[in-house]
Amino acid sequence: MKTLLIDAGNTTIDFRVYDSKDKKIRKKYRCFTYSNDWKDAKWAKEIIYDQILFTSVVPEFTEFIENLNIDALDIKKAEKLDLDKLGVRHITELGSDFIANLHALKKPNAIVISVGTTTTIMKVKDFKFDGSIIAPGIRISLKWLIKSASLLGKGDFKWSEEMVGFDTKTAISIGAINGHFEMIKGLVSQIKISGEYDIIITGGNANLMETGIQKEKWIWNEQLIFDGMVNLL
Ligand SMILES: Nc1ncnc2c1ncn2[C@@H]1O[C@H](COP(=O)(O)OP(=O)(O)O)[C@@H](O)[C@H]1O
Ligand SMILES: CC(C)(COP(=O)(O)O)[C@@H](O)C(=O)NCCC(=O)O
Repeated sequence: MKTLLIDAGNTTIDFRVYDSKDKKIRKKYRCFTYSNDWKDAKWAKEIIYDQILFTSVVPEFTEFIENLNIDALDIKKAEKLDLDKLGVRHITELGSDFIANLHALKKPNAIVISVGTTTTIMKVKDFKFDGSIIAPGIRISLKWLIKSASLLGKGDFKWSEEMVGFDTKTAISIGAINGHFEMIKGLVSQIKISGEYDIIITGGNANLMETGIQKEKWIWNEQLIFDGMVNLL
């Protein structure tokens, strides 16, 4: 049985395929949410899938897929979804991405960090939602920094091993990338977790902070949201 899994986020829409035979999730196609690429709905016309499951935090995408009148299930309407078990009072309280990520967890206590358009930190206790933090994402911060200061230009900003920069590009790299990582670390330590907590990081911008993630020994799961979706099938 093949399932088309779709994760519609504010920056990208990511299509993957889950095959129940070998239980693997394979990458298929990813496009920018602001592009019109997904609107041709080519993916919806492929008949090789037995079902389509999606998670969306983009109302335009949700509306679009609903109007296609195809058999595509929103995880918010999945039969297996048990809000009491997740500690959520109402489905509107939490984004679909949080709900899918909650279903991906193997251990009861975790901090789930998602670095996409926004940077979200979710605390999970006994498999239940135990609060979250939402901050502007790395790319948003960088974009507005560059837009707001006339002399700053676009660049290939990346993780830096320097403490301070002696050129503008390095200085911005430290501020935007290393600084973002330090912000996450600070917020995680502010949560004051006691006992055993897995710290899991996911999202399209995690690769920018790979060095820090490895230093902290956080678990990096690039397909966390899809793992959660599969558990809702
Ligand atoms: N194939 C890809 N296409 C576009 N962006 C990608 C791709 N792979 C990684 N990215 C990165 O992912 C970031 C967006 O992260 P993502 O987790 O998709 O955010 P969201 O869930 O908010 O849409 C982009 O800024 C880009 O740097
Ligand atoms: C916090 C988010 C913007 C994160 O989205 P992302 O950065 O992954 O695109 C998303 O989970 C969201 O829109 N939450 C609010 C859901 C709601 O209030 O209905």
